[in-house]
Formats: sequence, C-alpha cells, structure tokens
Amino acid sequence: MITMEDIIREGNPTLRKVAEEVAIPLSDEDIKLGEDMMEFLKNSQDPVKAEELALRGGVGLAAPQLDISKRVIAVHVPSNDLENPEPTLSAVMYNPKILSHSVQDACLGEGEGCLSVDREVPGYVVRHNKITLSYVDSAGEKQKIRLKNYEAIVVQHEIDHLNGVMFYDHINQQNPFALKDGVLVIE
Ligand SMILES: O=C(O)C[C@@H](Cc1ccccc1)[C@H](O)SCc1ccccc1
Ligand code: NI
Repeated sequence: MITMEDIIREGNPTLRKVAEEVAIPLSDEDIKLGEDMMEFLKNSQDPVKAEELALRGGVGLAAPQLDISKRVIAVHVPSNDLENPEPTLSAVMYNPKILSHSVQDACLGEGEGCLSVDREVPGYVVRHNKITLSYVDSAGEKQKIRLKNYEAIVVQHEIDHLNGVMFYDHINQQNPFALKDGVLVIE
C-alpha cells in the first residue's frame, strides 16, 4: 500500500526525467502499480484512512512521484454534488497523450500544490481549459476522452509529471498572479 514515505520530493532527479512509455499489453506489474496508485488516492480522500496513514489529500498521482519513471497516472476527482456522489473522473491512465486542446486557457483561483512539494508556491498555473486525451486503460483498451475545467487541470498536472515538469514551472516569476486576457479562473 502506498503511503507518503513512497512519494519522492522535489530535488529527486526522477521528477525531472521524461518517463518511459509502458509496454502494451500491460504487464501484471504495471496493472498492480495502477491499482496501488488509485488505492492511494481513495485512501487519501477518506478522512479516517488519511488520518490513520498520515496521507495528504490527493486527486491525482503520477508514477514518477513513486520514483518509477513510467508513463502511468491515476486521477480520482470526487464529486462536490451531494445529489450525485459519483467521482467526476476516476481512471488509471497508461501512456496518456493530449491529442488537442482549446485555445482558451484556465487556472485554479487558489493556485496549485503537489504531493512532491512540501511548501506553498503561490501563483496562477495557466493550463488548457479543455483537452482531448488518449490513453490505455487498466483493461488494456485504448480510450479517447474530452475533459474540461478542473478535471482537465488535474490531468495536465499529472501528465506534466511524466515530462519532468513541476506546476511552479508555469508560474510567472515576475508577477505570479499576472493573467493574460481571456484566461478562465476556476474557483
Ligand atoms: O502532486 C500531485 O500530482 C497531486 C496533486 C494534483 C493536483 C494539484 C493541484 C491541482 C490539480 C492537481 C494533489 O492532488 S495536490 C492536493 C490536492 C488535493 C485536493 C484538491 C486539490 C489538490
Ligand atoms: Ni504534483
């Protein structure tokens, strides 16, 4: 079971590497890795387990954060609609690839954090508002989906980890809260 001790922190060179694609058909090892990553996210969002295991809440995780330089991410975005408690996005994605994206950019009003960064880094992280994404799912099937807003931001944060990019690389160092016209601020 993955805990915070398994998550490497900034300064570890693996976080700056471009991760390798995983072989298809998926190996048992890579399927288990995806299952463990998804289990971590669910545990991190369970108040009892998160406290018990001292987990930071996470909605996404990338294999390089486990010092495994493979193109595997897990995302588990809980619903904030009491009427419909199903997660808005829950998937393990192998070899995810952004096929196209909107002209419109977006950022989170509260900025971003990272399980591999033990400090606050204030500033807007400007990303694509909408993306079309392909990936192989844990059943080995090719998927093609469209995401927007928060779910699109989470997946872009995780795909950045596969390319050795940290969220603060996107922050304008001169003025961290500078925004070009037309960027959608997601609260
Ligand atoms: O470090 C990671 O990759 C996991 C991040 C992903 C993330 C951070 C900011 C914006 C989008 C995705 C963690 O989920 S950070 C903790 C967190 C928890 C709940 C909601 C937002 C951020
Ligand atoms: Ni991160």
